Amino acid sequence: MNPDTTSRPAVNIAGVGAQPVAGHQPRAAAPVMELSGVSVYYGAYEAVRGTSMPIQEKQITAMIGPSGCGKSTILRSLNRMNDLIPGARVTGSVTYHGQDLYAKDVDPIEVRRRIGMVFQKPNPFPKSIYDNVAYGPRVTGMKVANMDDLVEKALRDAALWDEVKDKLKSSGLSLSGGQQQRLCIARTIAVKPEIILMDEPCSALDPIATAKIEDLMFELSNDYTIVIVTHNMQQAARVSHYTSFFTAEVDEKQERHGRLVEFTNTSKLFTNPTDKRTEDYITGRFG
Ligand SMILES: Nc1ncnc2c1ncn2[C@@H]1O[C@H](COP(=O)(O)OP(=O)(O)OP(=O)(O)O)[C@@H](O)[C@H]1O
Repeated sequence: MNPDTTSRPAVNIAGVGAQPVAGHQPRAAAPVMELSGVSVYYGAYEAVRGTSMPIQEKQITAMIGPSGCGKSTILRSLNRMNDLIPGARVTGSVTYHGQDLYAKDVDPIEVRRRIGMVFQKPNPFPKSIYDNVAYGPRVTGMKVANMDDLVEKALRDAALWDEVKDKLKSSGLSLSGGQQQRLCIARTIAVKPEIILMDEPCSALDPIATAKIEDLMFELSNDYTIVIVTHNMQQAARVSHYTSFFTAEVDEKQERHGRLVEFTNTSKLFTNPTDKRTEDYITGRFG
């Protein structure tokens, strides 16, 4: 176990509390993905404009900001999930290990295997716990020497094994919400992704289940790069190494466009933000 997991950082949103401490200290890392001038359109509507930021390897990057500022839209652009939305279009550049993720010869299915996603509402398949985890390796035709071992490892890595090892044939839907979300994380891990995207993974969970997922995220960041969208600033401050703050600007036609305001390490963003809009948001004066 990483010793850091036992000492979760204190959360002190700037202006609240005494000690200006937030976020995990970033480890030395290199960007595994880069967004440069990324805009995402739904039809003619430009939902988010001009987003540039790195995603650092084996670090947790949080995206925060008011509702509708485009956090989920940008998250989906990182593994081409927007391709599945009719009319959605991405401009600018998203690279993964220096390669254009949207190049013609890139297979979006392979992109989503390497860059997995966990959704807001736990969504296990109506199958057994075992089959939920084995599903991805089976359908992607992964060469698996021993499926039982792979299932056990994924469930262990998702901190669920001890709770389900005696009922692997039970339905995934019979688990609690928090267990279902960890099952979804196990399902994602099973296909051996490099990056895990999480879209408000705790918003349907109670505080105890949330704390378990937060601890798990930090543990997983030893092996995986994680990007999380969260409405919860305290959560971003607790779990992440880097944070990006988005806002929605209203143009002359009264249309709202999401914009990245500030990206920096979490400690700095929550204690010494550069932009006044970030400060107003994290101190509760806006949003
Ligand atoms: N499938 C879609 N079709 C059309 N417009 C969409 C679609 N998804 C999102 N939008 C619009 O894009 C903008 C950004 O939405 P998005 O869901 O990315 O924001 P968000 O910051 O994640 O919001 P929230 O915090 O409320 O989930 C919003 O104006 C939204 O209405």
